[in-house]
Amino acid sequence: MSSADLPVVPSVPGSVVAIAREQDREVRWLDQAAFVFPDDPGHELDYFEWDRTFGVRADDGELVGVNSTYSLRVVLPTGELGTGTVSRPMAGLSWVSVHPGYRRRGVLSAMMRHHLHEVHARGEEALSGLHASEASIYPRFGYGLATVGYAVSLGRGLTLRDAPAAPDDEGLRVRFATADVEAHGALVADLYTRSCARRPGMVDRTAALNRGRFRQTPRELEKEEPLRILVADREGRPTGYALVQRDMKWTDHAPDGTTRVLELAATDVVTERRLWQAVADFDLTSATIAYRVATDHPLLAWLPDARTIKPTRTDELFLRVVDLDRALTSRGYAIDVDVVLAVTDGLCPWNAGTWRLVGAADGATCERTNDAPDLTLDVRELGAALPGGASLAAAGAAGLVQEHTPGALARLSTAMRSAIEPATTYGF
Ligand SMILES: CC(=O)SCCNC(=O)CCNC(=O)[C@H](O)C(C)(C)COP(=O)(O)OP(=O)(O)OC[C@H]1O[C@@H](n2cnc3c(N)ncnc32)[C@H](O)[C@@H]1OP(=O)(O)O
Repeated sequence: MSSADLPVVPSVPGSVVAIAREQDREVRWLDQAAFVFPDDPGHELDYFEWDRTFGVRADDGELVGVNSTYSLRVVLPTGELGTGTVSRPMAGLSWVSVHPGYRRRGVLSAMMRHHLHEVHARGEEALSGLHASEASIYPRFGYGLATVGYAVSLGRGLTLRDAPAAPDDEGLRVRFATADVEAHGALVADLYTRSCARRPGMVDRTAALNRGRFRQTPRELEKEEPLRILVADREGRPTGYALVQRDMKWTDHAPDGTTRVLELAATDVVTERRLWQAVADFDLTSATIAYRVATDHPLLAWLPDARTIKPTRTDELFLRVVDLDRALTSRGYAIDVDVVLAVTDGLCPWNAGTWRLVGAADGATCERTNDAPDLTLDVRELGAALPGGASLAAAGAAGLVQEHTPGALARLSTAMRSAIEPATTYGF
């Protein structure tokens, strides 16, 4: 039986089917109905991978559920003491929508089971990742919260603490332009990918999604500023960029605009510092807001009083181990570890059971074993810990990991940690 033929749970009013590009109007209608937003004919789904788009059709043929998967990459820690990074394939689940008239009848559950079996059958990605609209939806399907971020609000103009290892660079120029996919698409794709390598948890995107970053429909352009870009370069060699949009308003006859930082990527810390100073210093603005800022981002260390930017914690990447052995061997470990794990997995039975993980800085092996387990835990905890932020020791302190061999939990927890906190600055 192929994964596409998997039976759906009995209560579901229909079955999981492939969705073709020609059915995009139905997909859009369903998405608008589920996510509550108006139709915008200019918004084309040209970044969809239609061979990875599935839905549930009710017995009368109506499309009552849809989801689409992107072929993404996620950055994981590796190397001695968790100081390196490695980029691995990740199935990025998105556009999950269920018809409001068919809620809570198992449509999502059927689609999730299909998605996980499909990714397993393809064998290309050992991981599935997503951003959740509501944080309580996906843990039941084995997803763990792997990265968190801060939403921040900066005042006009930044006074930053001196950073001897990130001095001002007179040779670094920052230029302002209207962002244009023809002029800047390749530059953004290249710099974004290079910036991803600087931090675990980062998600790299397809060429189509990179182009989508520049998309503004005619209807959107009637209401908002065209997307602008700041490009930093040294002697013509680009080292970073920021995509921004400003909203202008006047309060009591005084300018009171806001700059939104949609994406800021840099290949070195000097460029990063200069770009943050630039985005926070547009004329006629009084605030700059940014989302998905790493919880140990340099900004927090540079600002004399980080309290002023009102960091608000947001959940970002939920990660699901689809193939346990390939997932755990796709990264290196900060310290040597040799541990037997008893893993529970309600949806992917090929993961459940007892595994011996032997990890070192440059790689790992993970094989089935009959040895007695050192730790018992759910697959969800492993997904959360994989990019090196969520601490397994903390999960243990919360009663989510059972330790049978004293010291095994602390050792694995330390081995999985990254030297810096993971973050996911791109939402998909
Ligand atoms: C990756 C992404 O795209 S995130 C976007 C998700 N989509 C949205 O938020 C759009 C609006 N909402 C919807 O389309 C739907 O309500 C969905 C997709 C959230 C849920 O679809 P449904 O078909 O109703 O879910 P289903 O019936 O399979 O429910 C499975 C379980 O999840 C629970 N659940 C479903 N939605 C939610 C929710 N929003 N919050 C908490 N629990 C939920 C159900 O109660 C059920 O629990 P049970 O097994 O204990 O009974």
